[in-house]
Amino acid sequence: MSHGYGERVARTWFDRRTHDGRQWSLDQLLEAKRSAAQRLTVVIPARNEAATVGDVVGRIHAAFVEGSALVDELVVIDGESTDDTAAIAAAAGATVHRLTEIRPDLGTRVGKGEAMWKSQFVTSGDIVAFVDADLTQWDTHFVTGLVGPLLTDPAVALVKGFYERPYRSGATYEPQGGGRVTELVARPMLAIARPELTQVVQPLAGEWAVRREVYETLRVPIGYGVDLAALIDVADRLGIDAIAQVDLGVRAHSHQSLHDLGPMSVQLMAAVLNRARQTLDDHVPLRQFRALRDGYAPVVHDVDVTERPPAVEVAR
Ligand SMILES: O=c1ccn([C@@H]2O[C@H](COP(=O)(O)OP(=O)(O)O[C@H]3O[C@H](CO)[C@@H](O)[C@H](O)[C@H]3O)[C@@H](O)[C@H]2O)c(=O)[nH]1
Ligand SMILES: O=C(O)[C@H](O)COP(=O)(O)O
Repeated sequence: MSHGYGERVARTWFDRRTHDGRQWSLDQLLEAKRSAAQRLTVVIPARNEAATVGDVVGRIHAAFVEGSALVDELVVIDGESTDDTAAIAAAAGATVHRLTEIRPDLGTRVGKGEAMWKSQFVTSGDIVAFVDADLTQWDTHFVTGLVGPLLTDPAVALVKGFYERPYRSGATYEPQGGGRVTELVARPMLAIARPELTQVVQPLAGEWAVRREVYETLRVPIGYGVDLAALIDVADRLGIDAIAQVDLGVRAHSHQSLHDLGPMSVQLMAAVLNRARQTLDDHVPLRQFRALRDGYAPVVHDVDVTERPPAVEVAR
């Protein structure tokens, strides 16, 4: 696919499949859920998130398990935490499964993707929404926003959340500085290999939802490549029109150190390269987004990735 074609496809997709995550009321979704006879599962992968998992589980439980019938299963997959994550999540209302106890016959690998893959063996909802456990700034409309397109449009198979991402370092606060791996790895990789997906505003968002019947047919990387892999695989399998994205406002989470983001980056690049099937163009349009008061401004850099031939092959 040439980049010009990918760009056009991406632009058309953005206009058609980008939604405001608050556009669906709870009543609307409950009605859509009833008439489509869909059951909803929320899965929260968590490893050592004692500080935040109680808030994430507790608020989703209060709004959609206790307060309404939107969520049928609220599950935390505890990835071998050494803190009180499991007990806190259970007290807040989640059904907690320890990763090692799910289908032990399949062996256990450590990673976020492993938790999400194994969650399929202990849940049964027709729609599965994933939410990270380390959120510090978020709200329960994350859940309604993610399931909105799936409950109201049968053509949609996967929904990605997007948001502004503040970055906090001690007392210093950077309104839009978060998402270092997104900016330095995910976006460039997509720009090179998958231009049709470059209008996905937050390709690494941990908040996304998918139809079980689709997800269960996909390969799942055991680590952080899980989110990007699902995006690419659904686009390949069903076309990008089966993907929607919803604006969820602002999201903040706990930050990993730069060093910890190295392995994450490797997992992401591996997920893309494992799915690569094209030769590179000389120029790669890299799209970035600046948040404005009333939307987002894309900024496109034309990155030169031309390669020189070996010097011995150059005529002297
Ligand atoms: O072995 C692990 C590692 C992480 N997690 C959980 O997965 C979620 C996200 O992990 P985190 O380490 O906080 O990742 P981030 O630094 O937040 O990474 C961002 O970028 C990743 C790469 O795409 C995405 O997978 C994440 O969802 C996204 O938030 C959290 O609830 C973790 O507790 C596990 O369950 N098991
Ligand atoms: O999504 C990302 O890019 C990584 O998780 C890093 O995010 P951060 O820069 O907000 O810590």
